[in-house]
Amino acid sequence: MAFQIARLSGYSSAAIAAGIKHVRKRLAIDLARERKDSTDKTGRSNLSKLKRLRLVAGYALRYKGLGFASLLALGVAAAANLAAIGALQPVIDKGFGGEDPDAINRAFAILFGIVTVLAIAAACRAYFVTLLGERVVADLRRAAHARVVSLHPSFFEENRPSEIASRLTADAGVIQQVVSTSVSIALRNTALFIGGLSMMVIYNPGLMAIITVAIPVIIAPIVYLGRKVRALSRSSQDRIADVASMATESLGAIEVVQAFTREEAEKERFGSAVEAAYSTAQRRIRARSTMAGVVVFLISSAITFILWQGAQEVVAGRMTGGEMAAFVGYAVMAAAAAGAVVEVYGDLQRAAGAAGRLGELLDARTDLVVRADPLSLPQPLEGRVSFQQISFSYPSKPGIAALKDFTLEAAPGESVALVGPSGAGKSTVLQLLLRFFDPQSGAVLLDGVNIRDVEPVDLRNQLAIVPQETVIFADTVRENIRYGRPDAGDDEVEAAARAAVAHDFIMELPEGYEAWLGERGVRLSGGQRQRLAIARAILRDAPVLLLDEATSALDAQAEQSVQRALEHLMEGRTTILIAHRLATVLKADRIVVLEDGHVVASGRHEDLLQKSPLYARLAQLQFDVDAAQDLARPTAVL
Ligand SMILES: Nc1ncnc2c1ncn2[C@@H]1O[C@H](COP(=O)(O)OP(=O)(O)OP(=O)(O)O)[C@@H](O)[C@H]1O
Repeated sequence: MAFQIARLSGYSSAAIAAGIKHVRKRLAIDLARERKDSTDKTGRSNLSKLKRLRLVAGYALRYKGLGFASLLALGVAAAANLAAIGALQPVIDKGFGGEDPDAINRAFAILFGIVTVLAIAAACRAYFVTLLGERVVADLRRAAHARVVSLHPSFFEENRPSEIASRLTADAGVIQQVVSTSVSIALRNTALFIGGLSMMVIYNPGLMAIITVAIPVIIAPIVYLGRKVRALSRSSQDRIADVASMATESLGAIEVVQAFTREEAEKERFGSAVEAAYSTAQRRIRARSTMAGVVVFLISSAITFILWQGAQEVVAGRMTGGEMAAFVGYAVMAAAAAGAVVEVYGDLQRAAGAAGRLGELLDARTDLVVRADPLSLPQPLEGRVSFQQISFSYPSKPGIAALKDFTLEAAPGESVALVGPSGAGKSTVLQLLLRFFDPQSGAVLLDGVNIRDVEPVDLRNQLAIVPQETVIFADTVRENIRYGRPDAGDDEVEAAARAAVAHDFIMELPEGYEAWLGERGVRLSGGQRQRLAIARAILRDAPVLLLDEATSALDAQAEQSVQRALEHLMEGRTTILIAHRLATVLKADRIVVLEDGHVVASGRHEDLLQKSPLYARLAQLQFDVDAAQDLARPTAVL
């Protein structure tokens, strides 16, 4: 829609109204997001957040072989680390003293064996753990995407597609990184920490007791500062996400930005978001540097203290020099391991956040209630459409009725054009027929069957839609048309293109039907895109057609081609269309005028010009200039 607005040479009232509607919808979306964010921040404890990682664990448990191999490699590597320190003790005690000259050679031979085992275990650990991480994330991405594509449209209003995409890519990436590295670091270091402490108890329980008393003094400030840094990292990430979404938004609508000459305002908006991200990063860097200093000081002081105490033990004859060296070695290892666990704890939390966001996608439920024993639609379907006393408000606007006591019948093969001012409820009629929403009261029937009782997929298989904006996928022309019916043969695709008056322009493209469309492909004109959409709908060959005519202005020739294509498409189908062109309105069997969600008049063009002042006004405003002049002399049109 935005693109069409920009392409109009002047801003028609319809375009401005559409722009306002767009802004209104965006505001509603932003408010919904804000509400959602604030409920997310209701101070859940960090530990309960970590529980969200269960989701990841559940997926990892599907690969028991890989998980077991990873744990085994982790365990062997940790044991080898601990053994390496112990192996040095005889070197000091026996080798240096000269009592047993071979002790040095033996100890180093053992050490060499240990490091070989360590290297192999480390390689296996890296391989298995990383593979597991990638596998888990691939499964999570697929599961989340599979859930999302079947969700209800209102979900996409509260969750922007760009945000969902970022959950599937960035959040899943965080989980992958964490499962592959942080979890393995956490497990390895927990093992080293426990192993190190146990060895210290074995070597000198008395000295260990003194150290145990000192541990809280060292840990408390580290934990306190760690929390602060993590909070700042989180808000730093949020600010960066703001910058990213702002860039996506303004660059995605660059034509609108330039058409409204808003470049300077956009630069300023983006600039202040970048600066906000920078100042948060500055605070984070300050806290992180302070923390680094405090940690180095505390840990080094603790080691110095142990050395001092150990030296006294050696002098008193309660410990050998080798034992003291091993004791200090284990202490350093345990301290480093504790530090590493604290360090990755933040990553684990980040992953828990990411898992929570992906989990929300996996848990998202569609609001549509599908009957356990759905009815089938008659086959073949005649295409009788009936809206019976519908009252409907969108879930995001509960008090405001988009349709009120709306009744409409379309006989098989009949074409009904909906016209009405912006916001009258025309698009809502199509949304209800597609069963994107269920009305609060009244019923929509297709060949006499209430569509509430039908499986949505069965219902939608009977409908073909030509939306206002043609969606082109990054694929060939042929596949873009085949989107309407994936099992259609090449000849059927071409026949549909011919019927949609698209064959000739397709043949003029560099590679004809194989020409690549989409972002980096051939750019089609508005009229050509519309004809592709029509070809898609022709190929679908459904008995009921929903047509939301494009508002973009086409030149006379393109307009004629599109019109011919539409005529082919509407032949023999029940059509409910939102008309923006006079030619289409004139062709419709019946015109229904909507205002404020209900029908105010219905009939053919010529009757309505006489009996409905609203229609006469709309006809003048919305249809093209020549037609408007003709409308001043109604008989000329007839
Ligand atoms: N997804 C939505 N969520 C909430 N409200 C909506 C939604 N879509 C439309 N509305 C509201 O419902 C009412 C009817 O809108 P609808 O889009 O059906 O009108 P329309 O006649 O198709 O307008 P236009 O010609 O501008 O497309 C309006 O008040 C609109 O703001």
